[in-house]
Amino acid sequence: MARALCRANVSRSRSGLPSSSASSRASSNEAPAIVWFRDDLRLADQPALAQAAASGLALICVWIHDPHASGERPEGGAARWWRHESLRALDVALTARGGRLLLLQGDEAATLNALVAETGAQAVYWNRRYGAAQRAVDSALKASLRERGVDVESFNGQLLNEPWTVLNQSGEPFRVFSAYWRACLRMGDPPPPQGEPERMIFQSLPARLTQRASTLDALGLAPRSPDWSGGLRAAWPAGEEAALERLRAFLATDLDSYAGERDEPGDAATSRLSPYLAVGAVSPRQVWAALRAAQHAHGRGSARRATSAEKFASELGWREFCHYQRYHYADLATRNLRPAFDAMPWRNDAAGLKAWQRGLTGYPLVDAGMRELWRTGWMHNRVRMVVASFLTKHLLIDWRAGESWFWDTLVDADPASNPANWQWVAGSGVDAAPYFRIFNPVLQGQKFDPRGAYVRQWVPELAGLPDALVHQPWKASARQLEAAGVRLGKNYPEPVVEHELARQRALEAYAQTGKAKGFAASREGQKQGPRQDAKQGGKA
Ligand SMILES: Cc1cc2nc3c(=O)[nH]c(=O)nc-3n(C[C@H](O)[C@H](O)[C@H](O)COP(=O)(O)OP(=O)(O)OC[C@H]3O[C@@H](n4cnc5c(N)ncnc54)[C@H](O)[C@@H]3O)c2cc1C
Repeated sequence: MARALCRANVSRSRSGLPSSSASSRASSNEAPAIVWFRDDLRLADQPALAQAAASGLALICVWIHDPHASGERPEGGAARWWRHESLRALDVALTARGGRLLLLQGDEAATLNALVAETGAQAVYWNRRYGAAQRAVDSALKASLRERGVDVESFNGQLLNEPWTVLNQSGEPFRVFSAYWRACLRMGDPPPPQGEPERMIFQSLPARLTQRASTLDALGLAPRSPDWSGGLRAAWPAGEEAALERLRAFLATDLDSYAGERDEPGDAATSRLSPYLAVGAVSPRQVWAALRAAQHAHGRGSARRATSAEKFASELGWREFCHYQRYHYADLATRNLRPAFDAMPWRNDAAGLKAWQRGLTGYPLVDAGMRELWRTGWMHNRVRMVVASFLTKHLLIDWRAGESWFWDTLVDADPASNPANWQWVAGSGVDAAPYFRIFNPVLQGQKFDPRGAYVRQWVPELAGLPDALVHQPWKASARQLEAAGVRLGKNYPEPVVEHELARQRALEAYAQTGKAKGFAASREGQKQGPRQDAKQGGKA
């Protein structure tokens, strides 16, 4: 029996951190269970892993690199680097417990089927994913494996509430966040997170399989020549322990001030958990439970803490709402959810796009954000809104061009949150900001970065300007510019567009959409219909 080879019980704390370590590798005649890791690169609160461990079978933990990504968009450069680092951290964690992460390459379905055949696995477990093409792959796999007598189970490891469980009274998906979130809150707290399995037995892999397995480097996820990942590496330690440490630190030091300071990019007032949530190094249930525990740590907690906790919870709600949209509107990343925007006369402005991407628009807050993104793979939420507004309104460039750039450069690039937020800013999404609300990048800077700390950090050529001018260097006198070492048009650009003219142009463009209002389900949504998904349970 495989279990007989296992060392003494390993006890794990409820937090998911190991309280002692043990290894167990089994060479067994008993058919093993495969845990297919996807966007759940952790050991605690990992329902598929928990189920496999509870079965008592020896485990094979696998990650499959499918260059065609199951018909989904391949990950962007920064996200691929983050995936590389996160896989490495997961492998280290598994190795410390006597296992390993088996890395395979190829078409997901064919590779998993071959692995089942080769190892004689009797069970396969995974956590669900919500992209249309991914669901199709998972459904087909589930059906074919079950036909072969393999036990296949899928679980919710990525969301607080799965998309088909939250519908309005007519059984349709919500289109307004506030109503959606109220409905979620009415459903009560999500189930508490599970700890790491107390006992895991790992299957010894046959030599032919280990020889065929890929190395992490061979997957080609990390950049090589040139290796541009230095800034990302400095900003983001990977893995489950780093994620839990960040969560603890945020709740211990920043929660109380979150509601008041979360919009200020110069303060590290937000959790910076988004990259960890994106690859599942931490689960939303873990974040939720830790938030509630921190909120009530001192009796009922202060009113300030309670306000901040609700605000933070609702941000997790926005993450849920983005995944909800992706599930119900499969072409969220490519199609305006408001068809009126199909008539928007977007400008084809390659020079403007390039200036925006490089952080050379001449608007300091925009440039600071775009440079932070390039250097660290992350940008503060307030600044994401400002730069997205600038691209779609000041430059009148299609939101999809900005979404693609973010997709390639964000460490937390998320197939739901990225397009949903771009559509929100552009005005083309469900429950979107009205198009005519056009951020003034100078006023935004003055309001949320009043001392210019953020701009000075990322646009050092403006660091010497006084606070009052750091967001609008063109208003400085020749003497002030000289004193600060700023040469406009030479070492820092003049604004690429003038704010008021750009604003007028954007409003006129919007008027050309014929003011068609309304919202249409995506083509995919019309074909499948969210109701039908809901009836089918939507699970794969
Ligand atoms: C144009 C644009 C593109 C974006 N692209 C992404 C993306 O690809 N991936 C991504 O995770 N977030 C994206 N966001 C949302 C948001 O900017 C980030 O989630 C947030 O800045 C992450 O920082 P944090 O973890 O410190 O957030 P916190 O303020 O600490 O919030 C906690 C968590 O809530 C979630 N969250 C917060 N705000 C949002 C939001 N508006 N939408 C969805 N989830 C949210 C995130 O998971 C975040 O980690 C985008 C926002 C905009 C305006």
